[in-house]
Amino acid sequence: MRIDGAAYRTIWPEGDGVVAIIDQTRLPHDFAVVRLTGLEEAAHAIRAMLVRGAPLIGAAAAYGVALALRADASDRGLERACATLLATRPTAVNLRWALERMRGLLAPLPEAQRVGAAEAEAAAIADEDVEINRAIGLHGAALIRAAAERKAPGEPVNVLTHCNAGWLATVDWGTALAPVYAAFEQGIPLHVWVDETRPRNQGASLTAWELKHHGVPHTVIADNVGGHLMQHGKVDLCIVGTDRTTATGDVCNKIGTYLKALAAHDNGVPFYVGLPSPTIDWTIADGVREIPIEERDGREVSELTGRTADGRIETVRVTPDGSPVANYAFDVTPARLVTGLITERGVCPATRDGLLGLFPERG
Ligand SMILES: CSC[C@H]1O[C@H](OP(=O)(O)O)[C@H](O)[C@@H]1O
Repeated sequence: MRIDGAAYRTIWPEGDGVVAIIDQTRLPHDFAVVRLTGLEEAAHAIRAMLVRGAPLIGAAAAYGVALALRADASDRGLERACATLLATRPTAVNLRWALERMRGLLAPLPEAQRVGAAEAEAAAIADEDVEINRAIGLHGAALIRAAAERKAPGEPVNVLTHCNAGWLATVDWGTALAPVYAAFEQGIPLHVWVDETRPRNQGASLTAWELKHHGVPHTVIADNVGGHLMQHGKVDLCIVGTDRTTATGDVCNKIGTYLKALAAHDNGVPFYVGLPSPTIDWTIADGVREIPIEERDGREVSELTGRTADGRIETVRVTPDGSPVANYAFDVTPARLVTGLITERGVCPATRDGLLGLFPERG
């Protein structure tokens, strides 16, 4: 996507064992590029959420393997790289998918061929992500267009989204926001309600930043406002991302997504999920019971970081000293609350048959 007129992806190779990323922990106040040169730096970037979002985590892990093999292309080096990167975050299935794809390609190769093959495969994963998301955008834009046709001419379609499933969560285009960008480019009047998404504020810090730079009308709201807006007819559809969707259509996404889905269901608001196929976990059926939910450092809840009036970046504590804090990073929305899954192959019901109809090779 474009930042001040310049085209960017979230991650890109610079050659000679350097991979560049946008440091998302510095947004929205500072735009900083960090250069990764080895396994530990790549693992830290994922673990500390300099890069985040299921598809981007997968791409970053793939590039992390390539960087690791420059230092040690042995079987042991490959296994250590995959184990180190897999351990960074437990929920987004793209991480496991990307590492299994890299290991499957590289393990049979002679050591001398592994670095070049790894760099090429990581680039292929990144390029594929862009095309998958572009397709999700076009399929999802049709849903926004249909919503527009049910409204008075020129009246904007109000889309509610949670967390950041925009181009910053992927290599480019995004998943939940790809339909928004595609519809916006098609001239469909729209507006986005942006859930701030406590505690990491990916909505307030990242989604709002993306939409502002792209010129998409939007309003940042507290996480608890969405139900009220739906009760008053101010939300035409919800589109969210996912970190892992089961073979039966249960959707794991940022904490709070389930509560939005409940409000949408109660108010008859369509609830869609932008779902690239690498985010489907075909091995599980019951998301609530089988998807590992990441628990992160409680300081993400007890502290807030922002810019002071005189431009300094400060962190302050918002809970009493000594109060225990729980920080569950994801929840699971049962398929029964999901109107449809927007994949790169089209939109389908959140059911096993719906997914197999688009991905028959998985039957
Ligand atoms: C397109 S995946 C976006 C997905 O990832 C986010 O989680 P995190 O920022 O912790 O990596 C969130 O669940 C988004 O919906």
